[in-house]
Amino acid sequence: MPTAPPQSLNKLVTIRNMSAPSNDDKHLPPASLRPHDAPLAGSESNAEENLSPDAPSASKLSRPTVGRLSLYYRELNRLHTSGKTHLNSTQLGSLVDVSPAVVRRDLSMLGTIGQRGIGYSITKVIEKIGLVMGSGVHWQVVLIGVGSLGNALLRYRGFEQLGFRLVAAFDQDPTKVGTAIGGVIVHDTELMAARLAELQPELAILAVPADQAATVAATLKSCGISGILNFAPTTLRLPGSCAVVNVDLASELQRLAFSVQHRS
Ligand SMILES: NC(=O)c1ccc[n+]([C@@H]2O[C@H](COP(=O)([O-])OP(=O)(O)OC[C@H]3O[C@@H](n4cnc5c(N)ncnc54)[C@H](O)[C@@H]3O)[C@@H](O)[C@H]2O)c1
Repeated sequence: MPTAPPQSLNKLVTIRNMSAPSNDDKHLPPASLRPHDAPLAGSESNAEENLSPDAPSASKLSRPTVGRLSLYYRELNRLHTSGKTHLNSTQLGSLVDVSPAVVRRDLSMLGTIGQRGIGYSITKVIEKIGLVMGSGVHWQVVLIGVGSLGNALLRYRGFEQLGFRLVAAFDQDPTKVGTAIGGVIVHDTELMAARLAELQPELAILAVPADQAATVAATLKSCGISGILNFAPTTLRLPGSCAVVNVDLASELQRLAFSVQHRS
């Protein structure tokens, strides 16, 4: 069963359980994290740090903003671990290569305003971003396809820190079934529906060959999975209640190569 979130996160859980995107939105993050650019002006004020008691309105966040929040979150956690308590928008901006004005605008959308001369409380901003990004919630994740990529993902310890717990893996290869990788047991894909009904995970990582991806994704959706992180180089069509985010490293490399070739 998914771990019950702390009381303060109930609102987020409500958002998370709301209907998933339509087919047209399948490459976007879940509905709770989707666009509608309506940035508010923000500034580091002289007033006490202003933290809204309400959960941030995730529906107001644009996709680029969500991407930047994720980067802020990573950098702030690193600084927190190193013992730093405050930083200002210029410092945070330089860490993720955006202007201080953009940082202030992004954080003001979470109801967080820095204090002049002191800046932002790192723990409070981490808490706010975690709340809106779902990182404060314990998401249960399964992985399908324990090949080269699946193996590496199962061994990666960084997911847990952000609240994503890999609870089971599945593969159709009998030589892999019953093994444990990174502490996660690999089950037979044949038993996937039964195991998913038991574990009730919300998210799935798909690391099967491209020609298998659609079938496996349809099974995941029929088993109640709300979101799929798809590594297979194919476009999944899942009308209805399952969000899909595609990760294509080859395309990213192409984009990088293009940038390198065309930089002035
Ligand atoms: N997006 C990326 O950046 C990226 C990078 C590397 C690989 N990939 C893609 O990720 C996928 C996995 O890559 P890989 O290198 O790990 O491949 P792989 O061949 O090493 O592993 C695939 C695994 O999936 C299992 N499998 C096949 N059909 C299955 C099914 N129906 N149900 C359950 N398991 C099944 C196989 O037994 C195997 O263990 C591929 O689609 C590949 O193109 C994506």
